[in-house]
Amino acid sequence: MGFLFDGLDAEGYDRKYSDRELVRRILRYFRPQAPRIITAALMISATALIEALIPIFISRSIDEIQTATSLDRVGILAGALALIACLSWVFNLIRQTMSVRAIGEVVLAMRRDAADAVLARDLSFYDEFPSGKIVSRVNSDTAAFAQVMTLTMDLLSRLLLVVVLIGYLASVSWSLTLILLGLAPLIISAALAFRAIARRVITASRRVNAEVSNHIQETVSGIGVAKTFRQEQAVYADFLDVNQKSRRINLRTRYTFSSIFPLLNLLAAVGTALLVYLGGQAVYAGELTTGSWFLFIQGLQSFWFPLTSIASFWSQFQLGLAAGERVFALIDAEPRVVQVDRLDPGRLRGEIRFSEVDFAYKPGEPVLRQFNLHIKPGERVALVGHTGSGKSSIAKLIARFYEFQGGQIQIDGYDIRRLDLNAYRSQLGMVTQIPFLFDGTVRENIRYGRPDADDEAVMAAAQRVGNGDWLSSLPAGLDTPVGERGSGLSMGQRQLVALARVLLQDPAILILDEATASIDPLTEALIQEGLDEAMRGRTAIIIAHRLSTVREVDRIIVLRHGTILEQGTHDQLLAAGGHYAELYNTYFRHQSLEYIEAAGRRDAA
Ligand SMILES: Nc1ncnc2c1ncn2[C@@H]1O[C@H](COP(=O)(O)OP(=O)(O)OP(=O)(O)O)[C@@H](O)[C@H]1O
Repeated sequence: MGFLFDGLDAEGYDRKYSDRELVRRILRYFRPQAPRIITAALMISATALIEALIPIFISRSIDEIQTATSLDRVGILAGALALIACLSWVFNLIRQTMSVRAIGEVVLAMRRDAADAVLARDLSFYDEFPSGKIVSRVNSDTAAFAQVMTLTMDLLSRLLLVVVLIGYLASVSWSLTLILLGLAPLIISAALAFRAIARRVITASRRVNAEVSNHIQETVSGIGVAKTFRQEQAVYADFLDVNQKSRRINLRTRYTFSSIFPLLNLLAAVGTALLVYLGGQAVYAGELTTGSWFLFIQGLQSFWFPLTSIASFWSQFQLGLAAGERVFALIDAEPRVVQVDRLDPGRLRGEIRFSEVDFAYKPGEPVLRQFNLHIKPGERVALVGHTGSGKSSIAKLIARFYEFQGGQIQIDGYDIRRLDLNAYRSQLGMVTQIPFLFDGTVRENIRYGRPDADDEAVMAAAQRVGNGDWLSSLPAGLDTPVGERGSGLSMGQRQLVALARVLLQDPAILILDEATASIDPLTEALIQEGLDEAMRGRTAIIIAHRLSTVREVDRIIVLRHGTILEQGTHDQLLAAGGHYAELYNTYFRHQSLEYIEAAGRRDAA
C-alpha cells in the first residue's frame, strides 16, 4: 500500500482524461501482451474451477464415508484432491508468470515513454516542476499502477472462485446460500469502515516517517554548517523530538492494526456460527447432508477474502488509475519549445541575431522587451550587468532552452525555430558556473563532449587546457573518478574538465558562464589559458564576472532590466563613464592588479 499517498500532489501539466480515454490508453499498453493476458485469464478460470472442486470433493467424501462399505471411494477422493492441488499449483504458476511478465512489460513501456518525454522537455518544464516529483511519476506512479493491475488479476481469480462456489451451493440449498449472501453487505461495510480507520493512521505514520527521513537527510547534508556553528546538540535534540513523535504514531498504528483486523475475524466467526447453527438444524431435519453442511461453512471462508478485498479494491483501483493518469499527463505534457522544421545548417559560422525579441518566463513578467542584438561570426562578446539583468536569459534563448514569445532569433541567418535541435546543439558548447559532471572518470566526462572520440582525442583535448599541467594534480590522471556530480574534484578542476569537454566537442558557438567563486591563482591561470583556447576560432558569449575576461573580449554588452544600456570595448566604456564605469568601480576594479597592490600598501601602512 506504500504507493497510496505517493506523489499525489497535482502539477500544472496534470490533466483529466475521460474514463474511456484512460482505459483506451491503458489497453494500448496491454495490447502487445494479449497472448500472455489471455493465457493468464484461461489459467484464472481453470484454477477457479478446480479450486472450487476441492471443498466440493471434501464435502462428498464426508457424505461417502457415512455410507461406505469399503474405503476405496474415499481413497479415490483423496487421490483426486491431491491431483487437483497439483494442477491448481501448476495453473497458478503459469498464471503468475504470465501476469507478472505482462505487467512488467507494460511498466517497462510506460517508464520508457515517461523517460523519453521527460528528456524531451525543455528547461522551463524543469523550472516549474521539481525533479523529485518527476522522478516519483516515472518511478513510483508506474509501480503503483503495476501493483493495482496485479491486484486486479488476483481479485478476478478470487471472484471467479466465489461465483463458481455460489452456483454450486445454490444448487444444494437455496436458503443457506441466501444467508451466506446476506452476510456479504455486512462484511463489506465492516471492511470499509476498518479501511477508513486504517487509512487515517497509515497517513499519519507515513508523514511522520517522511519527517524523520527528511530530518536525517537535512542533518547529514548540513552537518558541516552545524559543526561550524557548534549546533550538534541542538540538532540532536531536534532529532530526538521527531523520533519520539514517530515512535508514538507508529505505536498507535500498530495498536490499531492489531485490534481492528481481529475484529473482522470475529465478524467472520459470528457468520460461521450462524451457518453452523442453521445448517445443523437442516442436517438434523434431514434436509441437508453433513457434507453439504461442511461445504457451506467452508464456503464462508472462501467468501471472506474476496469480499474484504472488494471493499478496498475500488478505491485502490481508482488510485492505480490516477497513478496511470499522472504518468500519461507527464508523457503528454505539451513542450513549449517547438521546432517548426528540422533544417541541418551544416557547420555554423556562428552568427547570432536577436530581432525585436520578447521573452518572459512567466506571463506578465517580461525579461526581454523588443530586444535586438547582433553577434558576428567569431566575435567574443561579454554580457555584464547586475544580477537579474537578463544575461543568463539571453544565453538560454540562444541554447533554445526556453521559448520566446515575440520577434525572431536567427543563427547564421536561419530562424532558430527551423533548425534541427540535435544538429544545432551539437555545435553549441556550454560551460556553466558550476559545471555538472556525471559520476564516472575524468576521461568519461571529457568524452561526453563527443561520445565517439577515441582516447587520443580525449587526451589531446585535456592537454590543450593549460598544456595539460592540471592532469598531474589528479591522483589517477584521466582515470580519476569525479564522484557524484563531480564532488570529488575541486571547483577549479571541474572547470578545467568542462573546458576540455567543450574543446573536444569543438562547437561553433560557445556560451560560458564564468565562475564567480574565487579559485587559487594557479588554477585561475590554467582556466584563463583554457578559456582562451576554447574561445579561439568560434563565437563566444560570456556571462562575465572577471576583469581579465572583460578586458580581452571584442565587445562588452551592458545590460539593465533586459535592455542594452551601452556596448563597446572595456576602454571605450570606461572612458564613456556610464553604467559600465559604475559596474567597474563596484565589481570589476577590485580584481585589478593596481587595486590589489594599492590595498596591500594600505594594509602595510
Ligand atoms: N527560471 C526562471 N523562472 C522565472 N524567472 C526567472 C527564471 N530565471 C530567471 N528569471 C528572472 O528573469 C530575470 C532575468 O534573470 P537572468 O537569470 O537572466 O539574470 P542574470 O543577469 O543572468 O542574473 P545573474 O547574474 O544573477 O545570473 C530575473 O528577474 C529573474 O528573476
